[in-house]
Amino acid sequence: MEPLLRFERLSKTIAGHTPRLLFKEIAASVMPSDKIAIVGPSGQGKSTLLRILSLLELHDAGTIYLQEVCSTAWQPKDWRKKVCYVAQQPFMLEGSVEDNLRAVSKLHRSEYDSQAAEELLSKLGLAGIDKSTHAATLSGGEKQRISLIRSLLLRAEIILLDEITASLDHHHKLAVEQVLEEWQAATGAAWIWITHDMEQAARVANQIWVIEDGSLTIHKDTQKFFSTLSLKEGVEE
Ligand SMILES: Nc1ncnc2c1ncn2[C@@H]1O[C@H](COP(=O)(O)OP(=O)(O)OP(=O)(O)O)[C@@H](O)[C@H]1O
Repeated sequence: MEPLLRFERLSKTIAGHTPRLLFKEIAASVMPSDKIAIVGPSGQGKSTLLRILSLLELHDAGTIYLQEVCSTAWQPKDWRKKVCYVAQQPFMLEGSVEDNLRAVSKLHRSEYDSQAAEELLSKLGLAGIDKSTHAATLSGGEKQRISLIRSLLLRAEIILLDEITASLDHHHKLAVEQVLEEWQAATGAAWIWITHDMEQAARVANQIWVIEDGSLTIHKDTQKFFSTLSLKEGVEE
C-alpha cells in the first residue's frame, strides 16, 4: 500500500534576529487509517509541522508527497480537500453557525450533508444550538466543536488536529474522541493529533511521534512508549 502522505528531509528554521531551528531533515509517512499523536515540549515546532503539511506555511527544505505526488505539483486547494488542518484556536467564518457548517460544501460546490451535520452536532452536545446564532458570539468550546464539524464535513483523507480539545471539559473531550473514532472507522481517514495530554495520546493513537530538539522520533509500539514513559515518571517522582 502506498503512503497517503510522506515527507523527507524536511527542515524549518524560524527567521529573525536570532534564527531558530525547529526541525532538521525529519522524515515520516502516514498510511491510510493511521492514528498518530504528536507529543513533545512546547515551542518545538509541532503546530508548525502540521501547518506545513497542510500547505499553510512554507518549509525551508525537503519534500512532501501526497499520494506520492510532490506538493509542488498540487493546487493548494486540491491538497487541502484531502489534508485538513483543524487549528488550536478555532476561527469562525463571518455569519451564522449554519453558514459555518455549510462553508465547505459552498467552497467546493458539493452537496451539504445535513444528516451528517446534525448527527455530529448531536454527538458533540450541540443538538440544541440555534443555527442562526452569529458564530462569533459562541463560547470557545462551542467554536472548537463547530470548527471540528465544519472540517469533518470536508471528508478529508488526513485530518491534522492541533490540540483541538484544549478548551473542552473532560466530558466533551471524550465526546470528541468518540466522534473521531467513529468517523475514522466509517471513512478510513488518517489523523495526526497534537496533544499535551499523554492519557489522550494513549487513547487516540496507535503511533507516537515525538518532536524535540530539532528531531522527530517515531514510536510505532505505543504500548512500549507509554510503559517506558510511566517508568521514567515513576523514577522522577
Ligand atoms: N511564523 C512564525 N514566525 C515567528 N515565529 C514563529 C512562527 N511560527 C512559529 N514560530 C515560533 O516557533 C516556535 C514553535 O512554534 P510551534 O507553535 O510550532 O510549537 P509547538 O511545538 O506546537 O508548541 P506548543 O506545544 O506550545 O503549541 C515557537 O517559539 C513560535 O513562537
